[in-house]
Amino acid sequence: MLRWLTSGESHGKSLVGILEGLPAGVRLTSQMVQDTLARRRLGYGRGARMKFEQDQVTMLAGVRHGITQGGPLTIEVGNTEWPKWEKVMNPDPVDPAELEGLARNAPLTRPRPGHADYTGMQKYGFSEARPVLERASARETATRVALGTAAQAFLAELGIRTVSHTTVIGPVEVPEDASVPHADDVDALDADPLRCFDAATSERMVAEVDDAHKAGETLGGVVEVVVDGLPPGLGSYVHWDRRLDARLAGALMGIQAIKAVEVGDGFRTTRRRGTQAHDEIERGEDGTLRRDGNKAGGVEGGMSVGGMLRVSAGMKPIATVPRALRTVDTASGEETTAHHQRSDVCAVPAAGVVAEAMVALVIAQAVLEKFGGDSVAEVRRNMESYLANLPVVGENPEAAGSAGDPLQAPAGF
Ligand SMILES: Cc1cc2nc3c(=O)[nH]c(=O)nc-3n(C[C@H](O)[C@H](O)[C@H](O)COP(=O)(O)O)c2cc1C
Ligand SMILES: C=C(O[C@@H]1CC(C(=O)O)=C[C@@H](OP(=O)(O)O)[C@H]1O)C(=O)O
Repeated sequence: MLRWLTSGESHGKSLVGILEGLPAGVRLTSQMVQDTLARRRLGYGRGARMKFEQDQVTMLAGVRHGITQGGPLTIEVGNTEWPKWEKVMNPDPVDPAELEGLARNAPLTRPRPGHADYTGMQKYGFSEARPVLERASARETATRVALGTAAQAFLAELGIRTVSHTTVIGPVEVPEDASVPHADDVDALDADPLRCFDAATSERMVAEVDDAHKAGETLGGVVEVVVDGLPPGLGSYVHWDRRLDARLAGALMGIQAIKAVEVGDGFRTTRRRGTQAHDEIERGEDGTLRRDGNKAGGVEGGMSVGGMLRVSAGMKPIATVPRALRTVDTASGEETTAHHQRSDVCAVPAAGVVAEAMVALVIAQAVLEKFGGDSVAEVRRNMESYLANLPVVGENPEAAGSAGDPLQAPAGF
């Protein structure tokens, strides 16, 4: 079972991620993790913090000479800004005199609507929001991206590749018939200011971010994650918590500010009639069965159909709005506006990189469940054997309708 945990605060010394259950033999280096983390900092509309703060990657365990060893992978993402926060965020008690007058230590008693501040204070019994926002902050997603790099490297060994792109920023969206990018397009996507695959739409998105920035506003949007090279049958229809779509939705909803998840054409499909809603099954030239489209997003009955998977995540506008929202000061009880120092205007492109990581982790988990194996070679062997023994269409038509022998590979479709 592949499982993962993250730890750390937004302005803490470092964040740590642990990935347990990754097979031995995955090629993974600190540079690969550093490169993916750099991708998470990209994107038009991110705040100043993304420029002056750096992620310092240290692989603490689980990898030797660039190859995973099968033990828990532990990655530390150090924060170069730590010296400025060392007193405010020190794990050990600090002499109150040293904290006196420090602006960074001022109690945050004007909770932001749309952020975790106020409910977090109620829930954990804090008199101000600092301890809440330190852990609620999406800075934590750096660890998910670090662990996701390992999951992506594992999947790449099996020919499964993941990429994400931005499809909506505020009211601007890519046309319905725009082409869908694949993993080979990642450099072009990362070079685009919004990580949008459609150049004309990207220009309109940039203008929208500029406009929002000028107006003291923030923006949300939608990212789509595309996975290529999947075998059929990851996940299962037999139980709700084994459904691949449910697991992907949970993982994507677990990203800060994600408020909607769509598998394939999702909501668009709900408005179609049945004959227009599904991917029909047809026989390819080589005799294998294939779908005539990908409206379902590559998941049916909670299982990967095989080939491409598409899943989208919708992000709400950033809660720390420069034109601050109404709130109540929890110290004085007076009506006021929410605290705001700086913030991203739009972090949708970064959320795409995080979504890619979460999807890769879930898919890697499903691959290991289906095929097992302690080394990449063993997982690959198991997967190849499964693929080579898939029932052959039309080879034994009289078997159709029979329950079959569960201990034998079924002979017919
Ligand atoms: C990549 C990324 C960057 C974010 N940057 C900010 C930000 O600068 N300011 C902010 O208020 N929220 C930001 N958020 C969203 C908050 O973390 C999130 O709204 C908050 O934790 C409350 O959780 P919820 O929106 O899921 O309810 C960001 C989210 C992501 C994924
Ligand atoms: C630090 C990151 O994102 C932060 C996520 C975040 C939030 O509230 O989620 C708020 C901002 O931080 P601050 O309020 O300190 O300016 C973002 O910069 C990061 O992604 O590495």
